[in-house]
Amino acid sequence: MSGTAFLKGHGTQNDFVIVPDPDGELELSAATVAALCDRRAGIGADGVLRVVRSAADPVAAGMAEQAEWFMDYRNADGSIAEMCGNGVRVFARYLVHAGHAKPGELSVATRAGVKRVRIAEDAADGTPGGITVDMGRALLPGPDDLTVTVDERSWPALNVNMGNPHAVAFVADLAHAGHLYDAPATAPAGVYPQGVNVEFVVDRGERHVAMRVHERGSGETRSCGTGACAVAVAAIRRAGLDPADTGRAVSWTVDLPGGRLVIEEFPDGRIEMTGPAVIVAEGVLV
Ligand SMILES: N[C@@H](CCC[C@H](N)C(=O)O)C(=O)O
Repeated sequence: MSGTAFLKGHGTQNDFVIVPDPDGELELSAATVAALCDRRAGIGADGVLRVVRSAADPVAAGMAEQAEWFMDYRNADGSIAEMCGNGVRVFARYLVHAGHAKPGELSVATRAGVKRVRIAEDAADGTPGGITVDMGRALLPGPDDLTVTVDERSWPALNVNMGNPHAVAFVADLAHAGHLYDAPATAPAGVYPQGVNVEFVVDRGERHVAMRVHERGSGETRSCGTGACAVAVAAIRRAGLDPADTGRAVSWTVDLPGGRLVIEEFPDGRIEMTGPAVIVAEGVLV
C-alpha cells in the first residue's frame, strides 16, 4: 500500500479513511484495514471506504449499470459490513470532492444494494450542504423476546435490519450502557450469527431521541447512520405512528455524540437519512 493516496472524512464524527481505487487494483486485507484504522499506529478511523468503479469489482459488477461507483466498506477491525449510512454520505462527498460527481442526485452501489443520494449545494459561505440518502426499507424480523444486556442491566430490544443488523434498546439513562468497551450481550442466542450493532436510546422531546451505539467491528463510535435509522424506526413504532398504517410520512431527530441526523419514514416504508459529511485531510501512505 506504500504510495497509495488516501483521504480522511467523517459524517457526524463517524470517521473513515477513504482509499480511492477506481480500477480495483488494490489488495485491501483485513490486517491492512485494521492498521489504517489504528488510532495510535495508523491514520485512525471507525472504518475504511474503498472507492472503486462497480464494473471493476466482482461484488458490484451486477450493479454497474445503475451505479458507477461501489462503496467497499470495512469496519475498523477489518471485517466487512453490508452497509454504512454515514459512510455513504462521506463517500458521496468524496465523489464530488474528486470531481467524479456534482451536487444533485447520484447512485452508489453497496453490499446492501444501490442507494440513491441527494447532495445539496454548499451554502454561500462555503458550509457544505447536507446529504440525504434513501436507505431503503427496514426489516423487523423479531424475535419478540429480544434483550440486550450490559453488566447487571438488561432491556427489551427491537431487532431492526437496515441492510445490516441492529438491536435497539430504550433505556432510562444513556450512562446505563456503561463504558461499552465490550460488545453488549443479546439473547436469545443465535439471533445475530454475524454479530450486531447495538443502540441505546433515550427520549429527548417530541419526535426527538438521543442514542449511543456499540458497532460490530468498530466498538463504540460517535455516530452510526444505519443505527440512527434503526432507532428512528423503533421510536416511530413505539409511538404508534407507523407510516404504513397512518399514510403519513414521519420525521424523527436523532442526536448522537458526534452530531444530529434527521430520519424520515414514508408510507411505502422507505427511510431517508439526512446529515452532514466532510472531507478533512488527504495524504499518501508511506
Ligand atoms: N457506522 C456505520 C455502520 C458500519 C457498519 C457496522 N459497524 C456493521 O458492522 O454493520 C453507519 O453509519 O451506518
